[in-house]
Amino acid sequence: ISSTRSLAAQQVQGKPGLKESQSFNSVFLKTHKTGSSTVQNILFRAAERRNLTVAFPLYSYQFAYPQRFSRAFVDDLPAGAAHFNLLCSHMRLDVGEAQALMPAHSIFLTILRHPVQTFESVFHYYRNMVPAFQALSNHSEPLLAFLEASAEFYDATDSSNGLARNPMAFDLGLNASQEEGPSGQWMKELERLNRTFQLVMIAEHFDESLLLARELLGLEMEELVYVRLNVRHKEKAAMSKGLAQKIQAWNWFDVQLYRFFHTVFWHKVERYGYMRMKQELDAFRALLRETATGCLAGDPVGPEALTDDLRPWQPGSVTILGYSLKQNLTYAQYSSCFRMVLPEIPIRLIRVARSTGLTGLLLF
Ligand SMILES: Nc1ncnc2c1ncn2[C@@H]1O[C@H](COP(=O)(O)OS(=O)(=O)O)[C@@H](OP(=O)(O)O)[C@H]1O
Repeated sequence: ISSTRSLAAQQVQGKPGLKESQSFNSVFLKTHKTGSSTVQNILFRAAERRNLTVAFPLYSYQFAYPQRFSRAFVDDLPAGAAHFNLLCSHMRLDVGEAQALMPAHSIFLTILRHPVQTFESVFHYYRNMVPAFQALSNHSEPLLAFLEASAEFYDATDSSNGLARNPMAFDLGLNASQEEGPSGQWMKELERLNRTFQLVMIAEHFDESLLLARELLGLEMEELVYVRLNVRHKEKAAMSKGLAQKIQAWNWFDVQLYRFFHTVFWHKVERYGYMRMKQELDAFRALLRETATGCLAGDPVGPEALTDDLRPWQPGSVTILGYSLKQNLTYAQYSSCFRMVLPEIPIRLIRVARSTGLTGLLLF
């Protein structure tokens, strides 16, 4: 921890720094199990580079989830800062509260992933935590068992079950526990969200999404480099069609949400220009390969092979992989590679940073 602290301090003192005009104000609604930690990590690094002020949760790493977001859940504005620039930790969205906290015209972003993959990931990650899933933790086919008898396990009135049905819609503040009603009802909600969010990224088109975000936030391509964070070790082969259908039927609102914003996304790509997108993708993917070769010791590995700083939090029900860095990196290389592989929840670092007054020097 102390080496991290001094690294951050040295970087702040020694880095070239970007002009004030290159700052941005943004709300990134961090949906669960959609690749959102990878996006958040990119935003944290961009914010640090520009010396921007991040709105951190008062306690823990999320904003009193699953309660609806409130300004009361945010830690104080640091002395000397005029306003927050970035809000990007897990929350259940309340648009009005987020707008009231952030400067006018802040850019709203979020990310959606295919509902089948999202729910599968949510289910296994939160199997021991979400009440609706807990009774199934020792079952041999827990996901199938849940979907076949959901009424037995799912209590819609318990907000701790928010992730147990339509988790993306829940995070976006929609009423996600209900049965599917007439399309007129939920279409209004989706259109309202479409007016709030300048960009809804799609995890299956992650690189294209980042290029669109780059334009909105005024980032440089070099700032988009990433490695996939929070990857789950998967033992089983592809899931059956039947199970995928059951997941979609249960998560009907997430299916509509994803379909709607998938279409919106491709309209945005069209407006951006297919040729331009293709050329930039080629350059970006070359940069990603170069970065991985330059930083990483190898493929993602289990927690036992990682140092404390770089070990992602383990939920117990599944193994979450992380990255070891190459040996013999220069100081500058280490500094940027370290930030790119740092997991979402190094709560220790937040606490140390706060207790030593170094919040402005540390990302987390
Ligand atoms: N770049 C990119 N593109 C597509 N998918 C990605 C990416 N980065 C991470 N992932 C996958 O997203 C899952 C983790 O999501 P989150 O980081 O949102 O999880 S969390 O809610 O913050 O715990 C986790 O999914 P599963 O492995 O299926 O569990 C990651 O593998």
